Amino acid sequence: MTETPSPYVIDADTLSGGLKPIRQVILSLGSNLGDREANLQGAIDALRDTPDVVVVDVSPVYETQPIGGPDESGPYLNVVLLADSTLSVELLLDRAHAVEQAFGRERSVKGAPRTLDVDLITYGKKTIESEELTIPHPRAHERAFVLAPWLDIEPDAVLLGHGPVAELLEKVGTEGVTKLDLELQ
Ligand SMILES: Nc1ncnc2c1ncn2[C@@H]1O[C@H](COP(=O)(O)OP(=O)(O)OP(=O)(O)O)[C@@H](O)[C@H]1O
Ligand SMILES: Nc1nc2c(c(=O)[nH]1)N=C(CO)CN2
Repeated sequence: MTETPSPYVIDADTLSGGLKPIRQVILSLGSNLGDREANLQGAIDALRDTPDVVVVDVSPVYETQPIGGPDESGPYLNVVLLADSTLSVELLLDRAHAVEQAFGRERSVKGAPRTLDVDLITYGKKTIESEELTIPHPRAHERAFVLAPWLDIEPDAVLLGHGPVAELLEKVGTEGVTKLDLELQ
C-alpha cells in the first residue's frame, strides 16, 4: 500500500528552508560629539536601509548628562528604536558597528565622547553571554537614557531578567534626562 502524504502535516524541512524567526529588537543610539542630531538621524536612516531590518518606532529625543567618561564629556542626545529583524544577532552587531564607523566613531578610551554609539539592548527573548556580546545589554537596567525613551514607545515593556521598564525607571529616576521637543524619523 502506498501512503499519500497528508496535506495537513507541516514539513519541518520546508519550514526551516530559508525562513528565519522575526525578533523584536531594541536599540539604543547616543551621540555627544559633532552634529548630534544629524548623527542620530543618519544612524536611523542607515538602520532603515539595512536589509532584513524594519524600524517600527523611534522614541522622542532626550538630552542626557553623560554617565562615566572623561570630565570634559558633553551631554548626549539619546533615542531608542524598536525594530523587527530576521538578522542573526551577530550580523546585527556587525551592522551596528559599521554604522558607528560610517559616522566617524573612534574607539579610544572607554566612555570617551563619541559621534555615535549603537547598543543592542534586547534581541527577542534571547539571553546571550559571549566574548563580543551580552544580551540583554548588561547596563540597560540602570540607564535612564535607555529606559525613559524605551518606555515612551513601549509603555508595557519588560527587560528580560530585570522586570518592567516603568519600575526600573522609577528606581533609577530621571535626573539628568530631559525629553526634547524633537522627533526624528
Ligand atoms: N549588547 C551589546 N550591545 C553593543 N555592544 C556590546 C553589547 N554587548 C557587548 N558588546 C561589546 O561591547 C564592546 C564595546 O562597545 P562600546 O565601545 O560601544 O562600549 P561603550 O559604549 O563605551 O560602553 P557600554 O558598553 O557601557 O555602552 C563592543 O565592541 C561589543 O562587542
Ligand atoms: N548620557 C549618556 N551617557 C552615556 C552614554 C549615552 O548614550 N548617554 N553611553 C555610554 C556608553 O555607551 C556611556 N554614557
